[in-house]
Amino acid sequence: MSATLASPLPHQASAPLLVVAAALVAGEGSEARLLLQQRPLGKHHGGLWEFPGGKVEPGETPAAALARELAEELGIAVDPADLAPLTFAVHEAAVTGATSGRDLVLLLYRCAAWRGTPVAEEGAALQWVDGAALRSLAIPETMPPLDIALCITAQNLLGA
Ligand SMILES: Nc1nc2c([nH]c(=O)n2[C@H]2C[C@H](O)[C@@H](COP(=O)(O)OP(=O)(O)OP(=O)(O)O)O2)c(=O)[nH]1
Repeated sequence: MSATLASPLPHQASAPLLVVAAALVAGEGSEARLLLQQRPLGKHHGGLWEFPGGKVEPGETPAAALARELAEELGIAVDPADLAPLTFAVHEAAVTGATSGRDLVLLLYRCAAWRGTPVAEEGAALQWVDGAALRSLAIPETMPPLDIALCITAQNLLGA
């Protein structure tokens, strides 16, 4: 006998958009810094500072997608095995009234090993931030909402 189950996601037909991002950490202790990238003007959240990354494409693992995005956006080579899951944030379209109507899950990985020097390959600006700078940027005027949520945990990678 079969039963008809109610959809667990009644407000949307498609699966959540999966986005991956990296907390690239250089240095240790009070010298530790995280890399932030400014989204190009004209894009969604243009001009705001985010953890570098992007969308997972069909057939990719999240870690492989992140390694690809870091190569494309920053010109660095990262072994997916060096990406350690750190935290995640969820944007529920039904709650926030997002225009896309699609939920979004943003996975943050810690990355402390890469080859090459990060350079903004797509014309975006970069900055290395310490804990105080990260705290001051983690506001809606300067950072997209999910990245702000990720900062709560990312902060732990930096000195006080
Ligand atoms: N990082 C981040 N991305 C967000 C948030 N909210 C939200 O809708 N997004 C969207 C913007 C983008 O569509 C997507 C991130 O993927 P991406 O960085 O590859 O986006 P993009 O605009 O460069 O896309 P594309 O040109 O490659 O198609 O997630 C948020 O709070 N933080």
